[in-house]
Amino acid sequence: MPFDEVLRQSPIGMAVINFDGTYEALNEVYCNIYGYTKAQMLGHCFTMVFKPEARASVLELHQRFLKTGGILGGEWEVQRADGTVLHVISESAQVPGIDGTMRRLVYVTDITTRKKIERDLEASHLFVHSVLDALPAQICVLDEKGIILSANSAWINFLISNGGNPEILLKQTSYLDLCKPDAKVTNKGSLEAELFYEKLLEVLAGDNNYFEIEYPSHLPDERRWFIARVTRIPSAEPPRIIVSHDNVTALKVAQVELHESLTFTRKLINSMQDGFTVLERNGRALEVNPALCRMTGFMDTELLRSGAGFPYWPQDENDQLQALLQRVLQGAEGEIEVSLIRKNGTRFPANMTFSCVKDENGYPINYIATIKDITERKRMEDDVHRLAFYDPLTNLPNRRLLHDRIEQSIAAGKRSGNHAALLMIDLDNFKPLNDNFGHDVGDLLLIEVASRLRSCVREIDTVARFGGDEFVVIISELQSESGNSKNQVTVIAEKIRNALCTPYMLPIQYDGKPEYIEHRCSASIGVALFNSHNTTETQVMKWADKAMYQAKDDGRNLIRFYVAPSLQ
Ligand SMILES: Nc1nc2c(ncn2[C@@H]2O[C@H](COP(=O)(O)OP(=O)(O)OP(=O)(O)O)[C@@H](O)[C@H]2O)c(=O)[nH]1
Repeated sequence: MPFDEVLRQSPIGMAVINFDGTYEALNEVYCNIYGYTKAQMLGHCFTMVFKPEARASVLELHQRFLKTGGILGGEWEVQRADGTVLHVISESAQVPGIDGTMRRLVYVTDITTRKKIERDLEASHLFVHSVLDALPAQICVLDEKGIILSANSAWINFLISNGGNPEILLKQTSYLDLCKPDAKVTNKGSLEAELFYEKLLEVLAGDNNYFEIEYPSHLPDERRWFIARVTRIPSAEPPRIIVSHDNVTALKVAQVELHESLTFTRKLINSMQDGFTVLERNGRALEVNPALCRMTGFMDTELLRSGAGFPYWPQDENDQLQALLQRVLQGAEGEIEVSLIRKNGTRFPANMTFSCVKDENGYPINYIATIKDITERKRMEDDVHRLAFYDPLTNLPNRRLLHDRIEQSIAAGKRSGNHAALLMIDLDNFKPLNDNFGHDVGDLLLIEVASRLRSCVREIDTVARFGGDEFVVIISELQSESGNSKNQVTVIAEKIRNALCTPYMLPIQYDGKPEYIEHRCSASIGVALFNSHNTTETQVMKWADKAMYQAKDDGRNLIRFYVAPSLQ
């Protein structure tokens, strides 16, 4: 085939260039690569497709090639007619011209697209590597045999910090050699190391695509934990295995600290004397302590049952509980004294304190309640109250409470306009009983007198022990008219006098044996009838006392009235 025809039909760009560099012949493909017409190229120097600064050197290469032979080819960065840059690959051969001098036949292929792909690929590799290098996890990529193909900076640094040599990356090193249970770089000899090795073999063999394992890797002066994750990328051809190690020491330490703190908190809660519970807003208890179970009689499983809420709270006071919880949700501290109900139905007084736990956004999520059994405190309060206001022998109100009751009676009279009466009652000849049979027997008589006095009056009336063998009775709500009220009191006073005259059977010990003595006694009763006008407590007491002494003076076992001057 004539040379011109070869040029014409060639699928690759071809040109013939003489010694001084001018194109002697070229084909269409060649012209198209550079974006010129044949006419624009023929007779011109081939350096026209190079950047100006490269032209002299490429001409020199061309001429040296024609003079001395050798190889002239490779990849070039050149310019199209429109100034755009393109990459070509060329090969050259010497061919003789008609005049016998040598020409250069050059074959050119446009590789711009391939170059771009190569560049993009390189950029993508670089990107992937820089991402991997930026990750704190230690990552390396293995082939199916376990050979380390690449590793990120964290992995290399870890290798170095554990005494390894990063050059192993260049030496087709098998990861299996590094992580053998007895290898230096791993947590040598540990159970986790053996497990890791076994599992890695499975992934390399394609029997498993993923596993992760947490393992300790302590240094002499530092405790460390890692998580190893091994992933086989099945879509990769040939398959690749990614091994990553994450230092999870901080997390682990936090977990350990959290666990210790929770254990401590639980111990604290469990050792509390007071009941303690944490509830969700829907009423489900999340925590209850043994003290709460002890005081309520419910088992923890019963209290923790979904929706159980506060089963020891009295049903009829549920509204109060709901209102309290509502206040607590709004940020108030809620404290309440309530009579709680044990599982067996019995009650006990408790002091409950409520507060609520909020999440990081300030939204209330849980209630916390502490429950204090205040039975003992209440009993002590009652005792203190009793000691302060009641006579310990007869359980009757003492002088202090009597004082209040007289005040109340005067106030009630002011409101109603009714009369009231104060009876001062002193036993006659009490002393001889004490003297003959002892104080204990005298006490028995006083107790019996108290009981008889109580049985003579209504609930609303007061019977008090004034001291020694002296008692006071306040009769309230008599009629407003003084004559009528005097009649009413007379009946009651008479009833009292009779009751106290009735013989007493007092148990005594005689020669170590229980016996009874019959004792007869009487009482002198002074009555002060009063209404609210110009009356004070002291006055009323004085009047009754006076009347009582009158009764004594008149011979005992008598009732005498003191009529207030305002009523005379
Ligand atoms: N057993 C006993 N005796 C008491 C108690 N408090 C006071 N007494 C005694 O009660 C007696 C009261 O004395 P008086 O009221 O003067 O004696 P009385 O024999 O009743 O004489 P008249 O009142 O004049 O009839 C005294 O002997 C006190 O020691 C007590 O709590 N228990």
